[in-house]
Amino acid sequence: MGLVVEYGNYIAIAAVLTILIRAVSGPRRAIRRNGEPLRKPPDTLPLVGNGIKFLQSRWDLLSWFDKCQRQFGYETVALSVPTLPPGVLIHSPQNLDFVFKNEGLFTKGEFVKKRSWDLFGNGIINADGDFWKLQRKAGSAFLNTANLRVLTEVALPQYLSESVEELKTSLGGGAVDLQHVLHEITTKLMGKMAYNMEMHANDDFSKSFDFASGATAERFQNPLWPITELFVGCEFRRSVSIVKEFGRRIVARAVQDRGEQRSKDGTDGPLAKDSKLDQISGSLIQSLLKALGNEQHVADAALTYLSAGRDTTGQALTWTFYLLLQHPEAVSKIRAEVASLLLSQEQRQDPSHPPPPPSSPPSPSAANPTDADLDLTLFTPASLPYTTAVFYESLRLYPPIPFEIRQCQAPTTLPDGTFLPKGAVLVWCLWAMQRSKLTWGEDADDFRPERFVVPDDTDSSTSLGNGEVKKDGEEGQGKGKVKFALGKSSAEFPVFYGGARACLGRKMAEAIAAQVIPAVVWGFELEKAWEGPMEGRRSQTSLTLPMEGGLPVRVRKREVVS
Ligand code: HEM
Repeated sequence: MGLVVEYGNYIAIAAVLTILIRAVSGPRRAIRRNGEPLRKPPDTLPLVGNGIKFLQSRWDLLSWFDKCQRQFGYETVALSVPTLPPGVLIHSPQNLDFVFKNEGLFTKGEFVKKRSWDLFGNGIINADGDFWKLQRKAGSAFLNTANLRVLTEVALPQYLSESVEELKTSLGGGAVDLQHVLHEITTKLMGKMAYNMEMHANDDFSKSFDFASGATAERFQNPLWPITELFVGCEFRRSVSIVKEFGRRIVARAVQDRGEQRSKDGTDGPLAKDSKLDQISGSLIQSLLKALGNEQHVADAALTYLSAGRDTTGQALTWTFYLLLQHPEAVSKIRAEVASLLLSQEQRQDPSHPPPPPSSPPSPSAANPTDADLDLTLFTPASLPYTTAVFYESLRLYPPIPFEIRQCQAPTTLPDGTFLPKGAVLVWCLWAMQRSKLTWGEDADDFRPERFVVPDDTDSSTSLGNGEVKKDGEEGQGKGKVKFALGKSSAEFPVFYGGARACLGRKMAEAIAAQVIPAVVWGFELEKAWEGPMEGRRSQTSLTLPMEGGLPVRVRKREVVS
């Protein structure tokens, strides 16, 4: 992208193309609010509009979106990029709610599909209408309660323990890329559960997918991508072909599994296998095969699910640990919450063990981090509300899908009175909206997980956290049981999208976070292992939010608290 920016002649070409396209397409009904043109964002230029902004790195683009949000509040502003349909940048939850409730009106449209077609084809992210419904149904079957139980009770503890063992081998040694470790967990999980394939974060497919994702994301910022790719698209085309080949292998494997099953008992049901995990392995691809039939469509769908589930979750956890490196007080609270949970578990197993007085610290035995047989299945979003709040606060500040684009399928008027002609492009930036002081208050820029917990008056035995909560404006003064409370609508906090197309994997992501965060925080001390300031990490251009250069940390064994 940096190279592209230097090519001023692109801008000239873009300007000429704009004029030509306008001349060819004739007058259009303009975007208006109450008859007036919309205000323009900062740094809008004549002719090229916001085109140059979009040519910057995506990290800089996110900052620019944030600047717009700070300047305009909830106001909708005009976006213009040469060669592209007219557009708006929306900020208000009311407008976004309207979009979520009218998903047939605001679709990905040609604008998005054209750019992501090579990578995702007919996959769920690109699909509309009946084809989308079929894929969604197959995905819902895969993410059902029974499969999620196998995830939390069998698959995740197994893969997480493997990664914890790997971290132990690096104790006291050189830097470890924590992003890679986390990516490995989500890759193995999705590979096995969804496709019955053994997959790893550093295999050829994964690397090619990362590259193709970055190049696809650049298409959304560079209006001249079809020309640029003629010259520099070789690596992209090579990556896409590796990805597609892998998609075909996933499908071939699924067809083979199905054949084996049929010859065994004449059904398409799950193979009779020993472990719970084996029984559900490949259930996504089998559901897709049944629902879609066409093997190319199944391959597209499978690859899209992989990106949706694996990358988002691995990256969300990476940013969570990045924030925890900066907030040792949150680390202490997570440990206290885990200690409290383990202690209560001890008491449940041995009722003769007297409960400690309410304000006393957790017992040494429960707080012993060397405990090798830590039961990871105890760690759930319900049993660890503060930890879950930490995850959500990280998702707020670092949303794995940082902005969204939709295209208007018919002329319409948004709740704030903005008129949009057919074909208009609608953009919202989660990165910016989730930092809005209007929605989140004056401390919107601060990392404060406490915003997602409230006192738990129900005295439920499953809600055992003892994180400190704000009571009557006294931060950290009140101690007691808390429960997780999102407290925001999907339009205010759109990290998992909203309406009919809301994320299908939210529960899966929460369940993974509720085990991975405490397992790492409980057993290890992490410290930054990169040059430069603590706050210096940024994201590379991608469809999601990978950390550029990974998250290098040094790992030490956690000291025993007594
Ligand atoms: C922290 C983790 C995650 C975040 C932040 C997240 C966020 C999102 C967002 C914003 C969308 C809308 C994307 C769009 O259409 O442009 C989405 C859709 C989707 N997500 Fe997630 N997701 C996460 C994890 C997962 C997981 C673990 C899965 C499971 C495989 C999953 C499956 C899906 C699917 C299938 C869709 C498409 C839904 C549809 O179009 O009907 N996601 N997700």
